[in-house]
Amino acid sequence: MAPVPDSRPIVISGPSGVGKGTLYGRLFQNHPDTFTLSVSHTTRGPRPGETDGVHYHFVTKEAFETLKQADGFIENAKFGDNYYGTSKQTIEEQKAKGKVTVLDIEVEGVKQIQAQNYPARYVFIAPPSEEALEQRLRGRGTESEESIQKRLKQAKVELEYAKVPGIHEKIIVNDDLDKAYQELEEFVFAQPKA
Ligand SMILES: Nc1ncnc2c1ncn2[C@@H]1O[C@H](COP(=O)(O)OP(=O)(O)OP(=O)(O)O)[C@@H](O)[C@H]1O
Repeated sequence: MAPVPDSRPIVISGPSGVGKGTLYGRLFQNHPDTFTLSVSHTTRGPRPGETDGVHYHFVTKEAFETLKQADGFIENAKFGDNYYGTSKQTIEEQKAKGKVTVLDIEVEGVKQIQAQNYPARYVFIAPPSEEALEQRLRGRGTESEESIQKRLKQAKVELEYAKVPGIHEKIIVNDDLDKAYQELEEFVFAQPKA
C-alpha cells in the first residue's frame, strides 16, 4: 500500500458503541506500518497488565500540569480524579517515524483541538439510528445498565454536535461494517485538497 499522502493526525469521534474501535482496529490490522493509536498521558496509576508508553504515558499530577502550562497538549480532560491528555510530542514522534496517529476522543477534545487550529483531519462515525446504537451497546455486553443510559445520553450530545457544519471533514454512517470501513480507508488515503 502506498504511503498515506496526508500526515495530519486523524481524529475519530462518535458516540460510544458506534463502532469506532472496530473500524480503526481494522485500519491498524490492514496497515500496521502506517497508522498508530495515540498513547495518552494520564495521572491515574497503571492497572495490572498496563505498560508505560504502550497503554498510557503514566505521569504525576505535577508533570501533567507542567506539560499543560507549556502548551504541550492538543487536548486534555479530567475524568473523576484523574487527568488525561494527548501530547503534541506523542504525535510528532510518530510522524517522525512516518506514522499517522489516530485519536479516539470525545466532543470536548475535538473542540479543543479545533480551537487551537492544530492541523488534523476529523472523522465522525454515526450510527444508522439511535436504536441500532443501543443494540450495539447492549450487544457488546461490556456495560452496566447505568453505563448504557449514560452513554446514550452523551450520544445525543455527540450526534447534535456532528450536525454543526464545517466541523468534520467526513461523516461515515456505520451501517454495513465492510462498507463503512471502505469509506474510512478511502478517506485516509485520499490526496489532501489543495
Ligand atoms: N456496522 C456494524 N454493524 C453491527 N455491529 C457493529 C458494527 N460495527 C461495530 N459493531 C459492533 O458494535 C459494538 C460496539 O463497537 P465498538 O466497541 O467498536 O464501539 P466504539 O465506538 O469503539 O465504542 P467506545 O467509544 O465505547 O469504545 C461491538 O460489539 C461491535 O462488534
